[in-house]
Amino acid sequence: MREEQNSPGSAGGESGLPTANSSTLPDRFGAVPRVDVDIAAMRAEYGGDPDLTESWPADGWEPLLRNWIELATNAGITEPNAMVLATVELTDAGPRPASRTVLCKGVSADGVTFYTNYDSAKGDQLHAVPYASATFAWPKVGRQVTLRGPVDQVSTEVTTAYWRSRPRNSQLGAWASHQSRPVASREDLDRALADVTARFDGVEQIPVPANWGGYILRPEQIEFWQGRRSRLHNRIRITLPDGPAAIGSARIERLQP
Ligand SMILES: Cc1cc2nc3c(=O)[nH]c(=O)nc-3n(C[C@H](O)[C@H](O)[C@H](O)COP(=O)(O)O)c2cc1C
Repeated sequence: MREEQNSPGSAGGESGLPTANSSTLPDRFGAVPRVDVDIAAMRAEYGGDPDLTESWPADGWEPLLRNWIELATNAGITEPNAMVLATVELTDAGPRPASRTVLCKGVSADGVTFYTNYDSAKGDQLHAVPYASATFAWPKVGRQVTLRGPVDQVSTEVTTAYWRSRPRNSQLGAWASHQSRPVASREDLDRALADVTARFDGVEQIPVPANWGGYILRPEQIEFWQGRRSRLHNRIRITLPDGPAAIGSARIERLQP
């Protein structure tokens, strides 16, 4: 048996995450075995639900988004609040998209909130271009929601309240990591964690790092997508000219799939 199969974190199980298949584990030199997988043949057939209609967001996009996050949760999806956040990087060659997954930690009529390192790549990008797009994708329940709009940092009070709810280990990790910067080795990261753990030993309430906090994406436009038979999916787009909470003046349109 390979060492990796017994090492914590690689084989999963206790975490509730899928257990790694031995054929996909790297060998002891780190080479990943080549597996034959017919990617082009992969497809799911959607359908069965009542059709998503223009009336579903009648009370606003927020209750519907909450409802769909709950649906994804009940379907047993891991991290049902995960969303892919796209930002714009201004490079010498011109604007370039950048994306990564973050966890949505708040949904209100004003927008969706996530937390990160303000000095990370996404933090720099949001400083230069304070607009983003966020997509929740739940193929297991045949649904997707995309929100786009301006992004602001949340207040220190909001950040502090969420920080206090985080496990101590996560707080220490945030202190240890200069997110998005290169690091020479895994050992350097482990050493940084050991250093901050020692630094805050005996400190009951670890303070919020100055460069860590929340952002709120205030949607100007939201699209709810529901997979249907024969790829004739339902797409309902909500445009909010008077702000995310002003559903009264929203334009609600059906888009072709
Ligand atoms: C499921 C999942 C959830 C994540 N949640 C967060 C998060 O809430 N905040 C965060 O900063 N990074 C989160 N990450 C890590 C980011 O995807 C990303 O690697 C990190 O934020 C650095 O991104 P950047 O270099 O583009 O700034 C998550 C990754 C995954 C796979």
